[in-house]
Amino acid sequence: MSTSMSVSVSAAASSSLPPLLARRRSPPASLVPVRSLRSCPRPRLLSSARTTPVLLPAAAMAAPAPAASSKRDLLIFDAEENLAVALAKYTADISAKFAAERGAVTVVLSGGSLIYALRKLTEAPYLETVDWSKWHVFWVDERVVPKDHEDSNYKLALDGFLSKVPIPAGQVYAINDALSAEGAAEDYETILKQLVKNGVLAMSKTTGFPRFDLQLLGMGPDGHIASLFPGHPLVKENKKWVTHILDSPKPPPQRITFTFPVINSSAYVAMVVTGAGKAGAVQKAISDKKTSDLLPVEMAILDDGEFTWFTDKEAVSMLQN
Ligand SMILES: O=C(O)[C@H](O)[C@@H](O)[C@H](O)[C@H](O)COP(=O)(O)O
Repeated sequence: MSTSMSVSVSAAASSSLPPLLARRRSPPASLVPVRSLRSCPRPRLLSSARTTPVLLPAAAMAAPAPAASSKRDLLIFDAEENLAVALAKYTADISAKFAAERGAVTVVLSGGSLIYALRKLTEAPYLETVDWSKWHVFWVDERVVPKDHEDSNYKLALDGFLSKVPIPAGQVYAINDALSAEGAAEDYETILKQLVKNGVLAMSKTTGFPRFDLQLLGMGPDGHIASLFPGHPLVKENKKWVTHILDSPKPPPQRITFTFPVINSSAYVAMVVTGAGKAGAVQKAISDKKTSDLLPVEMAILDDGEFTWFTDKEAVSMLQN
């Protein structure tokens, strides 16, 4: 059992590309995790070098239920541009790992600002170097609207990302927009089960839920992730893989969403959060003082995976130290 969190503060894009995939075995000198969460309940700045990523042992992620072997990292970027560069490399590295290991890469997208943050993947070198033919793309949540509607997360991703990279169309899993919210959720879960059967989608050996290779997620200012909102009963759903909501506090009201067991069975989750409007939720999520009113983002605790915050200075402006 181990849960650790490291913090990397990065000023320049060139120094903001921690080789996350290699870190477990051979951490680079500038990114050596200092100590585990349990042995160091308070964050402490070890170095203030401006252009070299530095690590702080973090109080963050005093997880309510520590996972079997999960890791958490907090990356803080001076500028959103640097975040986008690092996010592209992180995604490309994970893509290469699973393309080699499994022959398929299952990638989950949210809506919102995440899609803009992925823009560097559509440029050199990644446009050429990523094996896009291995990608299978899913949505952690989708609004129940026609696919060409301005509110559609599919349309957002298509316009800003998917239309610019050569992923086979049959490997992009949009919802069936002819169905009701309930029907679309059931249909999406059926598709996932079929992909498990044919080996595209992995299953977690421990949770009994599908194990996506990478979930690229955003968080709302209220701490919601996917369409799992604070105080909503759906946050407790622990049987379904995909469920529906008819009363989303964020419009539009009808959506489908992955459930927490699916999110938490992932191998890698990137939580991409920028801007001062989210500083309160980030502060609560990363605080070691846990209260019973957990935000949805605080319930994202991977069973056996790596959870990485990609943030900017504004988003962490309420953190102490
Ligand atoms: O369909 C949705 O509403 C999104 O998937 C949603 O969960 C989003 O990811 C967050 O609200 C963050 O959005 P922003 O990054 O735009 O704030």
